[in-house]
Order: sequence, then C-alpha cells, then structure tokens
Amino acid sequence: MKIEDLIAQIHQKKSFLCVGLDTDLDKIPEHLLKEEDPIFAFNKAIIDATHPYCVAYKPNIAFYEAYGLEGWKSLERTMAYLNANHPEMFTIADAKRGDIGNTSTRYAKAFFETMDFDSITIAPYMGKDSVEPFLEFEGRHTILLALTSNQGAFDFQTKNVDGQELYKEVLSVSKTYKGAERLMYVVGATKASYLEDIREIVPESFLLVPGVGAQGGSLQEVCKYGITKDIGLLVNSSRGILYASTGLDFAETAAKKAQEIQQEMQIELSKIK
Ligand SMILES: O=C(O)c1cc(=O)[nH]c(=O)n1[C@@H]1O[C@H](COP(=O)(O)O)[C@@H](O)[C@H]1O
Repeated sequence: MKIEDLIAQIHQKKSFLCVGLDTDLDKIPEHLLKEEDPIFAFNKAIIDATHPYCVAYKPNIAFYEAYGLEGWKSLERTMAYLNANHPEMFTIADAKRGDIGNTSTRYAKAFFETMDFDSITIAPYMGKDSVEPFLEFEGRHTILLALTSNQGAFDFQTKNVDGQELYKEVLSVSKTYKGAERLMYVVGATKASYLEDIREIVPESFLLVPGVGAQGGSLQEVCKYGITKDIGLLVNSSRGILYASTGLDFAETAAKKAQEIQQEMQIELSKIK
C-alpha cells in the first residue's frame, strides 16, 4: 500500500487507530472455543465490529506461532479475510524479525509475499544488511524498532553511542539505507516526551506507536509531540480493545472502545493546521 492511500484513509475515517490482533485463547470469550477455528472466529468478529474506526490491523505473530500449525492457519485465514474484505486496511506483521541478509530476504518473502502483509516490524540490532532486504519490496513498509514501550528500553536504547542515544543513532543511520523511503519506526506511547527529539531526526516518517490502553500511554501526549501535517502516526491498542468484554457482547464492546479512541483522534486531527 502507498503511504498516500494510508493518509487518505486516515482523513476519511478521522482515525489513525491500529487494532492489535493479539488473540489469546486464554482470554477470548468461552463460547468461541466451540468454533472450528476460535482464533479466526474471534478476529473476524473483531474486524467486522471495529473496521469503521481504524485504519490498520496488527496481528502479533507470537500469538499465532504459540499454537503451532493451527495458529499459522488462523493467521492465514485472518489475512485472507482482511485482504478480501478490507483491502484498504494497512496490515502490520508484528514479527520483530531481522537476520543476515540471506535470511532476512526469506522473512521478507514470508510476510510480504506468502502472507501479503503491507508491513513488518524489524529489530535494527543486526544493522544495514539485515534491514535492506526488507526495503527492496515496492509498496511494502519496514517498521524499525527505535524506542520501545517497555522498561527494558532503558537497558540499551537510551545509552550513549557516538555522542548520541542509541535510538537516535538507529533513526539517523537507517535514513541512509537504500529504500529508506519505505521505513517507518516504532516509538512506544509510554515514551511520548521523546517524540519531540525524534521528530527532529525523522520529521515526516510514519511512527507506529503502541502502548496506549493496557500499558498506560497517553494519546494526547503522543499527538502533542509526534503528530505531523500528514499525521505521521499509527497508534496501536490491543488488549484495551480486544478484551474490553469477554462476554457475548465482546465485539460490540470492542467497537465501542475503538470508537472512543477514534473520537479522541478526531479531536487531535482537527488541531492540525
Ligand atoms: O512492535 C510493537 O508493536 C510493540 C513495540 C513496543 O515497543 N511495545 C509494544 O507493546 N509493542 C506491541 O504492541 C502491542 C501492545 O499491546 P497492548 O499493550 O495490549 O495494547 C503488543 O503486540 C506488543 O508486542
């Protein structure tokens, strides 16, 4: 998908919400466990209910891999359903991959070609030749971990390297990679105040911002420091939407939660000059 199409969809829906499909059999409503594919049944109901309020879906691959072959089948069904019924949705494989070039190419094929995702999350630790194979794919996007939402982000990402913090080094060095126009970055919502500095280095890049909802990040703070004239943000919530109710009304309640966030986003969008 082209970035312009994502921006157009954001304007149309007045939303830059990404719904994280972190589907956990221990948390989904009990009545769905009788279904042949409970994970897909849950995802389909969530997608059917929330799609008017969001522009992206982000299945976290761990939640599918955890169930072996059956989990992969659920992921494939979810992607087939999304691409057939909601081709306008920006899809993110939250896989956090990255390896030597030869192996990265295989990961890229798996997620961009076989699974037909628009984008994938990548760990930058192995450097240029581990990231560039993903950037070769036209119309696909590579989302590099810059400053993550968890406490462990302070172990390495904020340490000084060559006179600047490592996450800033990731941002500035990756901008020189071949195909860098297809890069986006992950910045945790719990680190909103850092966005001011981040925008100095990547003023226009789209940022995937997880960590509102269950992890306590603030949408308003994220927008205050991170929003651009072309929005430049995809804000993710997973558990806060998916498990807002675990009863028969789970999908309806998820839609209400997604709509609440969309309405807050609409206010933020109206402030862009
Ligand atoms: O890459 C991610 O999406 C990600 C990066 C990060 O720094 N923090 C983070 O929480 N995530 C993912 O975003 C989702 C957050 O889920 P909730 O906390 O339930 O909204 C999970 O799938 C995480 O794996």
